[in-house]
Amino acid sequence: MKLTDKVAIVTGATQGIGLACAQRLITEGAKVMLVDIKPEGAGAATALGEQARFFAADVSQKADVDAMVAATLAAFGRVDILINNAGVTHAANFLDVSEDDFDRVLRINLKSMFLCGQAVARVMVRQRGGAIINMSSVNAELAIPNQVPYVVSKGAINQLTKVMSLNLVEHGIRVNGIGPGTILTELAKQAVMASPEARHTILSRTPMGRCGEPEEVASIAAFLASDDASYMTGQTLYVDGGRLALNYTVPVQ
Ligand SMILES: NC(=O)c1ccc[n+]([C@@H]2O[C@H](COP(=O)([O-])OP(=O)(O)OC[C@H]3O[C@@H](n4cnc5c(N)ncnc54)[C@H](O)[C@@H]3O)[C@@H](O)[C@H]2O)c1
Ligand SMILES: O=S(=O)(O)c1ccc(CO)cc1
Repeated sequence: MKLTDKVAIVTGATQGIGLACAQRLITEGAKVMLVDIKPEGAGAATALGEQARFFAADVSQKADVDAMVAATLAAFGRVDILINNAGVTHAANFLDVSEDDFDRVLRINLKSMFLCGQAVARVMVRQRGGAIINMSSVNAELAIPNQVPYVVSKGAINQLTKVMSLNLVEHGIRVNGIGPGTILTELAKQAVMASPEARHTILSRTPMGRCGEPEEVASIAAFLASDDASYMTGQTLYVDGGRLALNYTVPVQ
């Protein structure tokens, strides 16, 4: 086990990629505070056993983030790993995006990572080290129509990862990102798997010919959280079935 006695906070942790990350970190020996805006998510932590706790929070709100960190310190005494995973999608043509929706998506997807990163890094500074992982997307690099604030938020997350890494390196804190391709979760179903045509379009641009599984993202998160990534900071690793390597379509089986 690579994360024995480490303590992690995972946001957006009661389903999808976040839940897979929490499960994998526990498998690697960590204690995990699962954080989600859905209070019914507490069951996910209960199912993971004694190594897991749940805290209900809207990570786009500073007061909730400060309470999340306090609850983690009260439960486990430290924070070694933060996985900034919570995020939402949004579909509308650029001409139809409301100001409120633009602000909401940027607040949830981007500002939350600033708020959680700053609050947790202040703890990590006292501990002389830690690892922060920001969940980006292939859509930091690939713009797709009708995903305006989402695409903007993901591009900004990559820059946030870099600038956080520069300011935190002196404290022994590494900051990296993960850019998943299309991963079979509720968000992807909303965003891209809503129709056979959308699925065909995605698979025609995916050399591996399939969508990814949440566990295939979680394994990269566990790597970046561990000392196996001790010389990595400021990077975003794409986990996309070859999506970004491709600039033409492939036949869909
Ligand atoms: N699924 C994909 O294809 C894919 C691809 C690339 C990137 N991502 C990114 O991975 C992350 C997780 O995606 P997913 O597919 O697992 O999504 P999901 O919708 O299945 O899960 C997201 C979780 O975040 C929680 N959440 C939403 N807003 C929150 C808030 N304000 N505070 C706390 N929790 C909140 C939700 O309740 C939910 O449990 C997101 O950042 C997403 O942008 C997903
Ligand atoms: O349409 S896609 O570019 O494949 C795509 C991939 C991932 C997500 C979620 O970040 C949305 C759209």
